[in-house]
Amino acid sequence: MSAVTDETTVLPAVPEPTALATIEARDITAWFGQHKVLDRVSLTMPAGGITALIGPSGCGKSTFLRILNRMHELVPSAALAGEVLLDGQDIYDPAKRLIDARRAIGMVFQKPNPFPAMSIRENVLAGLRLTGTRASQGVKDELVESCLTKGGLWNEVKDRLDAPGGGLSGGQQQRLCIARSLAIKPRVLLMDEPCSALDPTSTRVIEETMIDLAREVTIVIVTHNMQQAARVSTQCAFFLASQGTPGVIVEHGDTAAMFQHPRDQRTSDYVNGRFG
Ligand SMILES: Nc1ncnc2c1ncn2[C@@H]1O[C@H](COP(=O)(O)OP(=O)(O)OP(=O)(O)O)[C@@H](O)[C@H]1O
Repeated sequence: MSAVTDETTVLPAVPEPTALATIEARDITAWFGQHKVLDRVSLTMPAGGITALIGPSGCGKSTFLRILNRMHELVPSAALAGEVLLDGQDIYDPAKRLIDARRAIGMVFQKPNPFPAMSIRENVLAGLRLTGTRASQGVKDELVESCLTKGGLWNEVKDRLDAPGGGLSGGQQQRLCIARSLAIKPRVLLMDEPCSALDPTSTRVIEETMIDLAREVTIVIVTHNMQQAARVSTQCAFFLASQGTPGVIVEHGDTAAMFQHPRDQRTSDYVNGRFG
């Protein structure tokens, strides 16, 4: 049964299964002021896959990721050309609401950013309030458990859901952030170097979580860690911005093929650690 409220969005007790979504960037060019940082970048990130964006610092990976859920436009000097299609629908269509794009396409950042004074439970549910979603207590309880389970954190926190999120370890905080993202049922989860602030054990737990999550949400991850890209991703895109030129994708495709038989010498040099 659904909670009856005066809000437009009401969360049902039994979540409907959402179909996996493909996200496609077409001819994306991006600027900060006069500085063009991406030039006609196109990439299809298939439903149910984990796409890793790799490449040296400054080549536009994070900018590209932020374009995928309309965060680029938060920077006052930022401009953009091209299209981002979520299952064929342009998320930049002026008729579409920004909140719908952010809701469908969640983001986990490099540094875990739970609300430190809020409880673990409140952290998971925080996105509901932001998106105007109301739910009964029973639905919220189910949601907290299912999101923390999917985030790989339930067993560690189930007995202290009312403890502050800021009291968790860094790796646990990042998994709490993943659980928080999942609570609004995104169709795509963007992850910007989600393990770079974490130790190897926490990194491994998050990688396992990502692989499990890919069954229900399409994942795009920026990573500098080539072993991580090789371990978790199904496809890779190698970005490069050579000598002041805007970032482009040099090569993309199946991860195993990119690592074992790269077509471009620059990809080979990068994935084998010869630069970057
Ligand atoms: N808010 C901003 N204002 C101005 N320029 C920016 C801004 N954010 C990024 N840039 C510039 O855009 C270019 C691409 O940066 P971006 O952070 O997307 O690269 P990246 O490949 O993700 O780098 P890294 O791997 O170091 O995170 C860089 O030249 C950077 O200086």
